[in-house]
Amino acid sequence: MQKRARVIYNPTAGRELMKQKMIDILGIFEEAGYETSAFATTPEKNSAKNEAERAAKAGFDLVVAAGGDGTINEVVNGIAPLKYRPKMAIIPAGTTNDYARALHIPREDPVEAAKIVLKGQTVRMDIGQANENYFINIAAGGKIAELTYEVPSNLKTLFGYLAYLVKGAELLPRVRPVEVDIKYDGGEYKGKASMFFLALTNSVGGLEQIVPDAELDDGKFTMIIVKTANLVEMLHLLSKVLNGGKHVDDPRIIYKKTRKVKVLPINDQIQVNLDGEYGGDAPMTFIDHKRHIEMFANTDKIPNHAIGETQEEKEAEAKFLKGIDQIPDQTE
Ligand SMILES: Nc1ncnc2c1ncn2[C@@H]1O[C@H](COP(=O)(O)OP(=O)(O)OP(=O)(O)O)[C@@H](O)[C@H]1O
Repeated sequence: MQKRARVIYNPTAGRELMKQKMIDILGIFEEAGYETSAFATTPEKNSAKNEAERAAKAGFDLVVAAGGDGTINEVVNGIAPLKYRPKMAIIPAGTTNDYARALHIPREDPVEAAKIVLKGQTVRMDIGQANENYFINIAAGGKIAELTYEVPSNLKTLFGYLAYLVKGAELLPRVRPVEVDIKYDGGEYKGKASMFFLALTNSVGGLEQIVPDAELDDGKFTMIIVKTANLVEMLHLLSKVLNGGKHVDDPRIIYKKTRKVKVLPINDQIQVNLDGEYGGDAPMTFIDHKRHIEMFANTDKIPNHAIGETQEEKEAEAKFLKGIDQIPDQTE
């Protein structure tokens, strides 16, 4: 039977570039052997998510998320809870596109990004779950993470991630730590933290040095808890990051690989940001779903990626998920 692809695109993304190039993009998926149709998202929340879920349930072989981080995150949320999950491809538009960077997908031209499918290379990548929501790049909490909401979007478009850093430095004096209890595999941290984050890829805020050893498919988050909120110490930590990832052993942070994390607020409200958007408040349970979605990527540039899963790995995964509490039911 002919394979089918559904391209879910935000017609306003990338100054309407995505819309203008849609005919060429559809042609590329046809060339790759897919009978291809397109769905333009609407301004309503969950428009991309609902369509991705519908396409997966209708048995599409490939769902393509074409837009900014918000659109891509919604498509992941439409597919991730399902038992049958189509393959995914990403055509980035917008400003940060951290996961496009991690997958080595061209970020300037949507037609070039679509061409990744012609190579036929995929990676089975981990997906994070945070209570009932999913993310594919990063979950972050704490006052510093909250600052990213204050970056005006026109500034984001012009300067990309640099805007985050500039705005971050400007607002840093306002940062105070929150009291938190973070339980992770083999440990617990109870105390003050200015921020924590869980990364699935090594592309965080446009810097590869922050979590230099994060892998797309190892079944683990790379977790960082920043204990200090002192401005001078923070800048010192940042200089260690920029100096080749030397922050990893610094006593002012906790740097761990972990599969499951529980974040409990002690006195403060803690907002959690998922892939750059507000994703709810703690208490929150995070789970890494190992190799959960098969994603088109330029795997020539991704060392040691998983090509398939052995039966043994599948069984181990099923056993792990069975043993976890607080996971919403997987629907058909
Ligand atoms: N047809 C449409 N008309 C107007 N707005 C839309 C439409 N479709 C989606 N949107 C809005 O676009 C937003 C999602 O944008 P998306 O993440 O694709 O791009 P972006 O905001 O430019 O990217 P980034 O977040 O990376 O800067 C949502 O707020 C959604 O409501």
